[in-house]
Amino acid sequence: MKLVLASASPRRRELLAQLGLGVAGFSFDVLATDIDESAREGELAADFVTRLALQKAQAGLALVADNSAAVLGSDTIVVVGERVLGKPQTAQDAFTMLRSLSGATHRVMTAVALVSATQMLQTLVTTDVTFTEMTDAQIHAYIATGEPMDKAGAYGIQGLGGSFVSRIDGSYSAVVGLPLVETRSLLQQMQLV
Ligand SMILES: Cc1cn([C@H]2C[C@H](O)[C@@H](COP(=O)(O)OP(=O)(O)OP(=O)(O)O)O2)c(=O)[nH]c1=O
Repeated sequence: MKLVLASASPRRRELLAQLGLGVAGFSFDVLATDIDESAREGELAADFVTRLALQKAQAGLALVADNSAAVLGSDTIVVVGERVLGKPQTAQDAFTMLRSLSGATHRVMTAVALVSATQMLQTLVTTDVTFTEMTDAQIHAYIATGEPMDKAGAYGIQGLGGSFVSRIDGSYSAVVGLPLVETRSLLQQMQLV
């Protein structure tokens, strides 16, 4: 069965490639999908992120139009209290997000969906991430690097943002964009690894 990653994220591509270790002939195609990423009225964070991962995978499956393909979609959100933070639209947005993360613990939710013509598998991984206190000057300097702008919650734990993380409780790879252990389990269920 052919594996397709429905993602424009270079981080997800790198993470998925890690799962090929020791798997003869492991390879996958990459395909970007374009879905509406807005939340529905009253939709819970867990339902929202799960739906988006599934929609990305299904949109990918429709695009490949290959009955023998399995398509993987994923979505990551940052949740502060009840508020869902996606990617910042502006630098001001990024500032507001990072201020709300400073000196506090938030949840990062990453959902993964693996779909084929006949099967649909899903997983949701939640990780608690604690930030140290950030000064306004540190936040401005971080935003000026450009790193926050394409990332949920306006930070990248794998980059400069990692210096503000004092504690993580859960899956590091899920925070970066693809939970490796849980994704391997989905791939195993479809005999892809
Ligand atoms: C919290 C956090 C998020 N992120 C990234 C992961 C995701 O790529 C991004 C959240 O946006 P997503 O909408 O989940 O993904 P994407 O638009 O980058 O890629 P695609 O939809 O095509 O698969 O934020 C990090 O890289 N590091 C982090 O520490």
